[in-house]
Amino acid sequence: MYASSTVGFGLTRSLKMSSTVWWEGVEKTRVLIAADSGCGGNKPGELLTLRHPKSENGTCYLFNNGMLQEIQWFKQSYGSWFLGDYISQDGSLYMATPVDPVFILLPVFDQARMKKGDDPGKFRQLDEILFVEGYPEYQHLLSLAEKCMEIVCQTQEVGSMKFYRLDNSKVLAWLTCKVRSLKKALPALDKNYAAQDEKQTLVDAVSIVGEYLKTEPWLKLLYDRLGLEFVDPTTKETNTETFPNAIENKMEYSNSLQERANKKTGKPGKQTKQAKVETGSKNIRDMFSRACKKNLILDTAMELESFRVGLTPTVFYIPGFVTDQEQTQLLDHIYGGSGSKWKTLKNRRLQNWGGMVHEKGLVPQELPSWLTKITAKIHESTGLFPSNINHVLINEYHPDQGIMPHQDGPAYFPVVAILSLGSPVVMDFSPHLRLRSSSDDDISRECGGPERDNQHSFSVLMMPRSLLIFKDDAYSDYLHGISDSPTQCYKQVVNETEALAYSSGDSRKDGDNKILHRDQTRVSLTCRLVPKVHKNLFRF
Ligand SMILES: O=C(O)CCC(=O)C(=O)O
Ligand SMILES: [Fe+2]
Repeated sequence: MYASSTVGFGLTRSLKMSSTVWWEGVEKTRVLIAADSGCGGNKPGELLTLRHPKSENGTCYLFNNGMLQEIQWFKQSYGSWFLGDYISQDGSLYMATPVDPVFILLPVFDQARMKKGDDPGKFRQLDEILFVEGYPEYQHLLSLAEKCMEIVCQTQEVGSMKFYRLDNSKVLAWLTCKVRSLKKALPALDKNYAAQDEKQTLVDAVSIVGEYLKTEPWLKLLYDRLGLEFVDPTTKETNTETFPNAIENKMEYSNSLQERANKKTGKPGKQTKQAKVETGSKNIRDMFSRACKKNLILDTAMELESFRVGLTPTVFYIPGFVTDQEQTQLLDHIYGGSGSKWKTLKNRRLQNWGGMVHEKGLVPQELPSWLTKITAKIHESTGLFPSNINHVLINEYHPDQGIMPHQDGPAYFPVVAILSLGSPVVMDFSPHLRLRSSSDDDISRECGGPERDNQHSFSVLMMPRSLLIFKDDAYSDYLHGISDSPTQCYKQVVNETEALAYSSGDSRKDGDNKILHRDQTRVSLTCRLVPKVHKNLFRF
């Protein structure tokens, strides 16, 4: 019972929904605009009633070809639809937009682990987790949950059975990535965001993500993680000056379809004024207006805080630090010259920019503008360097090349920022010899030997376009290196969630086995500051 017609953009389908699924007591045709999922023919998918992740109210979602979509509701005061030779009295417009299923499944997984206090809770099987009383349609999401929940869960396999348990630190890392990518996207979506300062955009991004999160524990933990002061948005009035309200706009809207709530409370299933009052996610305009309140505090240091990874307190990993376009431009410059800049070493090629580094300081050479553009961005956005970065080493590694475990020299200020381009790679950190027990005087590790102090060693997965920063303890007390193997295991890396959440489409990762296949060249830019500069060396 579906009629379809195309209007303006995407694919419009008018859905005839039976009373049991949609609106009690009435059979109505409604118009829904949904992305054409490509391979589903004219099948519009299923409408599932699931609990809204924030309000917990029964909310209608469209599940189509493995994609979960939330539904926005727009209603003009007067209007109907002409659909072929049929008139639909209800002039509402429903619009389905993809929603990350992790948001929707988060409360279900949270509840299923039956966590008490500090106890991390129980590992459970998926079908058990997705058994939610009163909401049988969660079972439709079995295969989807299997695909996406590993990002926020610990998993255990016993024979052919797989068990899942939500992991708070993974959830927070994933949420931080969501906030970061939204913060990046907002200025391109709306010129108001482009005009405001970065801190405010971050606050706005958290607020929007917060529309899909329960305040306790997730939203509060997220604010905490980002170093923001939590302010309950529901206690503040909506800023209706920035964005016109529903009446001014002659449009009413909601994305929370309340048939379940109405059924439960015995309210008539009609589009009464009350039924339009949403309880779930707010419409996008409302979200934005609420997000615009300027009552949260942030500074660069606190922002950087949210990128901390692992237990060593001085390692930061920022995914997507440069865009695809910036990556291409940088590679064009690196490979664009005559080629004479490259110095071939035993296990890699190297370009040295900024001058010669000696034990006593730098004999400087001006950095080209394409490099100062990126070093200035690192300097300004991290706030970790006391003055401009003045030295950059560019390393090129083929898949079977690496760099031996080493410590960076004493001439540098003890902060390193490494921008990765091209192939992903795993960097290993192991404690410096002097930190290990006195009987342990094996120096093989300095020469790339296989021995590893597993208790304190850690690794970082460096995805293309990411920035890795390490400083202080991680700079002075650890050796860092990259093995020369074309396959690397990333099981033990401290930033798996951050790295993978940002690049889920990367084909070179071998999902379950956690093996990285390095099948491309990697280029890195090691950006540092040499504080002592011999300015007058060549002046007479
Ligand atoms: O290529 C990398 O990621 C590391 C380079 C490095 O450690 C160095 O240049 O000192
Ligand atoms: Fe290094």
